[in-house]
Amino acid sequence: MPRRDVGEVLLDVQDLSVDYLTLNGAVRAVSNASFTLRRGEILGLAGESGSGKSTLTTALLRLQRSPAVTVGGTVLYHGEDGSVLDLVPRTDKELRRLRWSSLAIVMQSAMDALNPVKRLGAQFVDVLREHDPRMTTKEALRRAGDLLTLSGIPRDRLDSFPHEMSGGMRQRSLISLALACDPDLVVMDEPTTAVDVVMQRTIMSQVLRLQRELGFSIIFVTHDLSLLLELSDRLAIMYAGKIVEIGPAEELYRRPRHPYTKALRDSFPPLHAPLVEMHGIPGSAPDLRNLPAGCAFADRCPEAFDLCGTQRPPLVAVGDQVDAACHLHHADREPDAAPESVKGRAA
Ligand SMILES: Nc1ncnc2c1ncn2[C@@H]1O[C@H](COP(=O)(O)OP(=O)(O)OP(=O)(O)O)[C@@H](O)[C@H]1O
Repeated sequence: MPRRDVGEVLLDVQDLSVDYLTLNGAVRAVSNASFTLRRGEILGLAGESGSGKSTLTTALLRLQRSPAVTVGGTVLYHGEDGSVLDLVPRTDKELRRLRWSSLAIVMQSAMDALNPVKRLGAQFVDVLREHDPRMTTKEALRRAGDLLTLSGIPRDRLDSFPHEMSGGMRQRSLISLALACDPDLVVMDEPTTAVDVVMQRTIMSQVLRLQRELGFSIIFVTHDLSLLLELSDRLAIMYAGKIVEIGPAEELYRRPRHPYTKALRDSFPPLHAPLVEMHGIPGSAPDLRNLPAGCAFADRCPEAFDLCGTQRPPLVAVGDQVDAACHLHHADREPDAAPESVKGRAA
C-alpha cells in the first residue's frame, strides 16, 4: 500500500457545484464538493456510475463541456512559487498555459485519444514544444524516449503509429504523454477500463513507479474500491453528486463510517484475499432531479433511521482525518432517534 511523504497543499477545492443545464431544468451533478490535495498525494475517487466522479474531475481542470456549468465554489491551485490561483474564473487562454505543464488528464477513452495519423514521437514533440517553444525537436524526442522507457515502453516506439501498438502500450504511452511537461497534478479517470486485468496491474504499478520518480499528485477515478485501496493515500467516496466520506484509504476500507462506503467496499473482491461471495448494493441511486429531502442514500441504507429521511447530513469530521456525511456519526444526534442496531455507535 502506498504511503508517500506528501508536501504542501496543491489544490484546495471548496464548495464546488456543477450543473448540467438540460431542457428539463438544471441537474446538480456535483454538489458542494470540498477537499484538499497535497503535492505528491494520490487521492482516489470512488462511487457508482453516475455519482459525479467525471463531472467533478473535469470541472476541477475546467475541461467540462456544455451543458455542464460550474455554478459555485473555488478551485485554488497553489503554485510552487507560492502563488494561489482560483481556476474557476480563469479564461481559456489562461488555462491553456496551465494545462499539460501544471494540470494533465488521462480520460476514460484514453486509448482513442492519441492522434491515429501521427507517429508517437511527433505527438510528444507537439505537446512539449507548444509549452516550451525553445525546446528543439531532438531534445523533445529525448525527453519523450526517457518517459516511454520509464513506462516500460522501448524508446524505438517513438517511430510507431498508435495502430501499430497494443491497447496496453497505447494506454501507457498516453500516460507518458500526460507527464511530458512535468505536471503537478494528473487526473486519471478510469484509465485502465479498456484493458484486461493483467495489463491493468502492469499499468498501475508503472504509474506508481512514475509517481515516485516524478512526484506529481494524482486524482484517480474508478468505481473499483479495491484497486483504489492499492493505490491511494486518501479516498473520497461520492454518492448522488456529493462526497459522502473522505479520509486515509486504509482507514476508510478497514473502518468505513458511511454505510455507503461499507456497501461499496463489500461489493468488490479484495485484491489480496481469498475470494468470498460478493454482494451488490441493493436498490439504485436516486434521480438527481428529484433528490429526497434527507440523506440521498437513506432508502438503500440498512442503518437508516427517522432523521435520515428528513435531514441531509453535512460532511463533518468523524475521526482522525476522516469526514463523513452520515447522521450515525453526528455528535449532536439524538441517541434515541437511532434504531436499536445502531445505538451506541455514534461518535
Ligand atoms: N450531458 C448530460 N446532461 C445531463 N445530465 C448529465 C449529463 N452528463 C452527466 N449527467 C448527469 O450527471 C451525473 C454524473 O455523471 P458523471 O459522468 O459525472 O458520473 P460518474 O460517477 O463519472 O459515472 P461513470 O462512473 O459512469 O463515469 C449523472 O448521473 C447524470 O445524471
